[in-house]
Amino acid sequence: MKTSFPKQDIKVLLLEGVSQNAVETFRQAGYTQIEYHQKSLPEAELKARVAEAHIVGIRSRSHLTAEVLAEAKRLIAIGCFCIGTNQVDLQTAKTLGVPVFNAPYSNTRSVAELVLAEAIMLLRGIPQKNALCHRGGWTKSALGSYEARGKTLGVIGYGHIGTQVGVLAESLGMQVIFHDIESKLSLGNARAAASLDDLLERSDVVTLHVPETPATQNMFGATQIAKMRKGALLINASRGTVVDIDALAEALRTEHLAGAAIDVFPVEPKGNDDPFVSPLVGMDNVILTPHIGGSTLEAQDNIGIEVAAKLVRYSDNGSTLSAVNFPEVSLPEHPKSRRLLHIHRNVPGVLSRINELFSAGNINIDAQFLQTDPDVGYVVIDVSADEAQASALKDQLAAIQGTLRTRVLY
Ligand SMILES: NC(=O)c1ccc[n+]([C@@H]2O[C@H](COP(=O)([O-])OP(=O)(O)OC[C@H]3O[C@@H](n4cnc5c(N)ncnc54)[C@H](O)[C@@H]3O)[C@@H](O)[C@H]2O)c1
Ligand SMILES: O=C(O)CC[C@@H](O)C(=O)O
Repeated sequence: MKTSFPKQDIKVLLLEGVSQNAVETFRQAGYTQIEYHQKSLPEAELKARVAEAHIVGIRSRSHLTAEVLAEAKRLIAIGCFCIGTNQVDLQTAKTLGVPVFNAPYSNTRSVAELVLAEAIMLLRGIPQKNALCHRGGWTKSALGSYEARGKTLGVIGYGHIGTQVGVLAESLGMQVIFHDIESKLSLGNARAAASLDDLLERSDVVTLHVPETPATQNMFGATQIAKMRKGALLINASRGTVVDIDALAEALRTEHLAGAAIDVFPVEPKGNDDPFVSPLVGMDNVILTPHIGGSTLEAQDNIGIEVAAKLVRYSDNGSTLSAVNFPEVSLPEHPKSRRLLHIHRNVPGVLSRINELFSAGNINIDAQFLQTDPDVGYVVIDVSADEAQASALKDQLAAIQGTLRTRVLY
């Protein structure tokens, strides 16, 4: 069915080398204008490219701030081809009428496997032994080397990744305790710690799996590190802003902690050719990885399909199911109707003005869907109308005060 806005005109901007599966998913759905970049873009270029785009796909390095989003006059939707969505100003995107989608589970297992491997490596003192061997040294000794079996793993943030780490760790005979701000169902024999301090005092290995939020910024600093057992190990594959990296470096220098594995950093290089700078560089007892917790081919391939499919579904059908910042509506197909989308500020009177418009025009509504949150309302209206009528209705809807975005679908 033709509309006022042909699919071939929709510009898709994909950054940071998202999986080719994403490109393929868009192509198979009939999208032809796909601009693909291997890296993130410098801010000025990002603004210029985003200004042209209808759909933008990023990973963790591109920051879609309020300033960048202010340029995005044509933007329909954003896809984060990862779990974290902290790099997008979600509230601003919402108030611009732009839903944001992510892949909440596609790399969960990859992160959990890496964390478990790191726990074993750290418990055996492998990072420092490996470094010494590379320098021509030899320390055949059991000193400071331990089995994972019987040790206590403290998981902070017992969500998708934290629970997976716990399940894997139990299979090695570790005892799992966790701390979360929400009440959580324990998997296996894992038990909630009485408090964060309790977890820190009891754990041989502490692993962080919280999202980046105002509450988790620097939540793990000198105070928390001091409460960890002497000789304990810290793993962070969550977000770099969660751990005070200088405090961690100091605890490693003074040997309060025996080692650490860090995948995420407060400041990360923009691309693979940029230098990496950290106070942890050169410490043999630290495993440093370049934010690759979720970077397996399996995970990236699945993420490519999952997020692109969500973007296509929203663009083609209007469904916002699983959007992270937006009222969620799961919509049926609309083979015999034209579908009008209306996103508005959630203020009194908008809905009645929308309905007045249809009754005044004597236009039959085949189906209507509505979902709201305190800021935004999302109304989907299926109508029996021809192309010209649908286009006129879209213009009339756009003129209603409080309107953020309108569209007619295929
Ligand atoms: N290193 C990587 O490549 C990589 C890959 C995927 C995800 N991540 C990061 O890992 C984070 C966690 O992912 P997930 O899928 O497990 O998320 P999730 O939302 O399933 O779990 C996060 C858990 O943290 C808890 N939490 C939030 N604030 C907390 C606080 N202040 N103290 C204690 N617990 C708190 C939540 O209640 C939730 O249970 C993501 O937000 C992302 O930033 C990193
Ligand atoms: O792929 C990325 O850039 C981010 C990976 C990870 O941190 C996530 O949030 O899923």
